Amino acid sequence: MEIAATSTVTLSPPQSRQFSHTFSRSLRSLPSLRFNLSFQSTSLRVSATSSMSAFAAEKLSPETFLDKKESGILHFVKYHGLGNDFILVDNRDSSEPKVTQEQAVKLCDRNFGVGADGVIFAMPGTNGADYTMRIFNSDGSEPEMCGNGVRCFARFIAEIENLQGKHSFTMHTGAGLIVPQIQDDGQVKVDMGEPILRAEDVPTRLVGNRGESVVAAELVVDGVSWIVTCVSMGNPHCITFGTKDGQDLRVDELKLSEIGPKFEHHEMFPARTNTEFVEVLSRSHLKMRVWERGAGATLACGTGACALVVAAVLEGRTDRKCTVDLPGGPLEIEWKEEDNHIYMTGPADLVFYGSALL
Ligand SMILES: N[C@@H](CCC[C@H](N)C(=O)O)C(=O)O
Repeated sequence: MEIAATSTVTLSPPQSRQFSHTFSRSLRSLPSLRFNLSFQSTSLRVSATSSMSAFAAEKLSPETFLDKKESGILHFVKYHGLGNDFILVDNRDSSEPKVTQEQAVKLCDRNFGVGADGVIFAMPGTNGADYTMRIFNSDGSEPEMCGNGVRCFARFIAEIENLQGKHSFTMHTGAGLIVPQIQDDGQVKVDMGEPILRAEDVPTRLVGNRGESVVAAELVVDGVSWIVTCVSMGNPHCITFGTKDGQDLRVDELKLSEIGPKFEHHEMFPARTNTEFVEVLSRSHLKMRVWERGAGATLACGTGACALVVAAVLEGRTDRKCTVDLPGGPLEIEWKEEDNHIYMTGPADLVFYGSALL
């Protein structure tokens, strides 16, 4: 391993922890994935007196590392939306993702890779949209949609297209057309479209109990009867406020890593599912923890926050406009009666620029 670095980096917690974690990981030799990081992040207030590069290469000098450029180096930018973090790839010149699903798994690994909940590709627009977004989860599977990812995508486009101020564009996703708008304060407001409630389309094998929708229905998981509502935001969500015995959830007490996978792989969900465990704080304030399909426990899930407000309204628990507290911070969600669309507003932040030799 060879390191060429002369730099001064000033960070304040908690970003400093994340930075040093990522940087120290970058120094390790990796069997089939090596990366070089050059940091220039205003959101982290990194000040470098000279450029920094770390070569995590077994026998490569900086020159040979750079020679490898031709054989496949990936430049990326890491973003996060409330701690739900993604590797963003500029894929505007091709409709084929520059990273395979297997490579995405390695890149997302928090010990042997860059570390992320997913890899997102900014691709040429299709169906009349300005851009297309595709995403691979950290397990390599490809979901239809990602709410926090859309906000990160919008900020990434603004960065690489050098857009300033308020901007709106259209994105084609597996969930159809999505419209993010960057606000003057840097937050991103996203028209997430309409929720899908028909059981078969979510998809769930649970039988519709309110028309064709599954609302406050019983689902037995590991011998316990949970009350669930099923909503798709393009991707499937199972939302629960508690068990049949009437006990409301206290999400902080939940053993998420034990129960989460049992929902994800339940036979009632043929495409697996994301699951949101929700506590109602008031008619306009909810608190949730999420177990994501293909990514496990994450700090935030945008589509999940939208889906749980729909579930809360359908179950008569809240009004249509709510603040949702996620482990990584709050999102503002509104399910508008006029157009049946859901609007999500929240932050997206640049973490660092990096390069990976695939
Ligand atoms: N974190 C995302 C959802 C990402 C996709 C999800 N894991 C799935 O497989 O459906 C969000 O913010 O919506």
